[in-house]
Amino acid sequence: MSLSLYPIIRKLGEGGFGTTYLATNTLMPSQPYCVVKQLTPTSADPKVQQLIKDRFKQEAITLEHLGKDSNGKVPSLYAYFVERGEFYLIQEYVDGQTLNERVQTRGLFTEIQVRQLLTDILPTLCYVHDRGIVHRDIKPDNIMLRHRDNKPILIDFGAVKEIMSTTITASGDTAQSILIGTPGFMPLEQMSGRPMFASDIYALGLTALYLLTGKMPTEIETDPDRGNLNWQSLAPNISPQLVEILTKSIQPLSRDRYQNARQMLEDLSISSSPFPQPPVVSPIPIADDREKTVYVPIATTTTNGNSQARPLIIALTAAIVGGGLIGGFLVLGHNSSRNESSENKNNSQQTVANNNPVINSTPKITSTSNSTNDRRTASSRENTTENIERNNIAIRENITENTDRSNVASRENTTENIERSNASTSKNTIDNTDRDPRATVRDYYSKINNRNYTGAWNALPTDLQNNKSVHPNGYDSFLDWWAKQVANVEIQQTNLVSQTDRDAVVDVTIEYVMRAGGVSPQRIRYFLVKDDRNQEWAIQRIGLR
Ligand SMILES: Nc1ncnc2c1ncn2[C@@H]1O[C@H](COP(=O)(O)OP(=O)(O)OP(=O)(O)O)[C@@H](O)[C@H]1O
Repeated sequence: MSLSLYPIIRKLGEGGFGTTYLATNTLMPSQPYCVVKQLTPTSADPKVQQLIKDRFKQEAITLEHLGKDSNGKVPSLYAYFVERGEFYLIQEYVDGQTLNERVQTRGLFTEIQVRQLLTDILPTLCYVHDRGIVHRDIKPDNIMLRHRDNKPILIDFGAVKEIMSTTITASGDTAQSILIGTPGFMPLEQMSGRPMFASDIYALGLTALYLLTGKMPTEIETDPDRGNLNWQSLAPNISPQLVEILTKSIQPLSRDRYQNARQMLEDLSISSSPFPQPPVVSPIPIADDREKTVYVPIATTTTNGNSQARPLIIALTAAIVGGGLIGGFLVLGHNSSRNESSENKNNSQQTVANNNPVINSTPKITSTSNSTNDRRTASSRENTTENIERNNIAIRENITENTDRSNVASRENTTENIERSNASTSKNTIDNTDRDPRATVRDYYSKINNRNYTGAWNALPTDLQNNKSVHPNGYDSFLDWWAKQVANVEIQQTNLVSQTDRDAVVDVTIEYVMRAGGVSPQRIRYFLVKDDRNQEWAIQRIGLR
């Protein structure tokens, strides 16, 4: 394999580790375009070069698999080789524009467009994370919108650049001398050499903010006390649901963010906004403010040959399924196997989400300063981190203590509460026979509280059971959420919103008592249909209110 097989047409970009070119792939019959990524290692030491070669091959294999199985969401890798001390990757050419170019040519994105983009890119990120890979350099320059279908393609994975910075320490260990990422898009843990899935979430959230506001993270004012970005005034027409999702995604501390792409996708998919959208903004002139990937020297991130993020990633894998189940039983108007009344269809459009059953220990922030600059932004973040950590630990300890107490109490009280709740609803004007739709909902939660998980699972409609984004591993996912994460569900209220012969809508207010600590109220709407065979009410669909 040699570079001469890929004649260069023109340069596409230049970064800290090399240059990217548009070229022709002469090995393919139609001689299509391809992208040549030329990478130059930082060390000329022959021993290091050999190490880099080995790791480059490993990474090329990873990129090959990633491209091949991604259904076009990640460019295919055609070839890799080393020539005259330079490392080359030959990749599929994506005919499209980067998000940065798109904003410059067509203006800011609307909420609908941002939601669409996130809905399209998050499954790609799930795919990447499921393979234990952290992208490490998500930003508007590294997501391309393909012309033919407007779908986002994720380019420029950071690991290969990291490999180029391999060095050997005095003690003979291999280490990365360089930190890969882009200022402003890199969260704290990544800056300290520990990239994790949530680091990609952070960068994606900031990418979405750029699309909505035209501001790069370093241009957004930072709260001096907490280190959060005060961005909402820059995008005042965004629905509260999207504000909440984006705010969660860009929390300074990784543990306060979505832990992976699947969690964020679930929140997004159940939060269809009932709010009017702002008008489409016409293109505005925006300076070419591409944020360059920088290569920050780091002191000691010793690795043993493999990407240093991998051990962390493996440790986090267990949280994916459980965490993904946080919204696991909540779903919006997907095709149902049962008939749906038009009234229910209307109701489903009103269904919105505020879906984080675990209590959020982070107090709300108010903006205090009016202006800042990049340096102040960076330093205030660093300064506040310690305080935030201290604060959060204190808050968490409090919550845990309170919750422990509350868990014990609530476990003892649950049956009593349910009975009280049943008794109080029976006093309502609705005839409380066995056919009261509210009884079906209460029965569902009773099963869960009585640890009759199979019974509860069987009460769900088949299409909800089979919905892979809600229950990736079917019943196991359901069990992971209800049996492992939730200690109890307490019904605060049940209201019959509407009822006909065939269908009914019931609103419930419940509280999750989480095993890990925290109590969270949740308001949920149940859509029920009468089962023709036994005249019992059956759950047809569930949504958040
Ligand atoms: N597979 C691809 N198909 C089409 N264009 C691409 C592809 N990969 C990269 N490009 C284009 O080349 C530009 C530069 O590429 P890339 O981001 O890989 O490297 P860079 O900007 O030179 O370096 P850095 O990785 O340091 O940011 C991108 O902004 C994009 O416009």
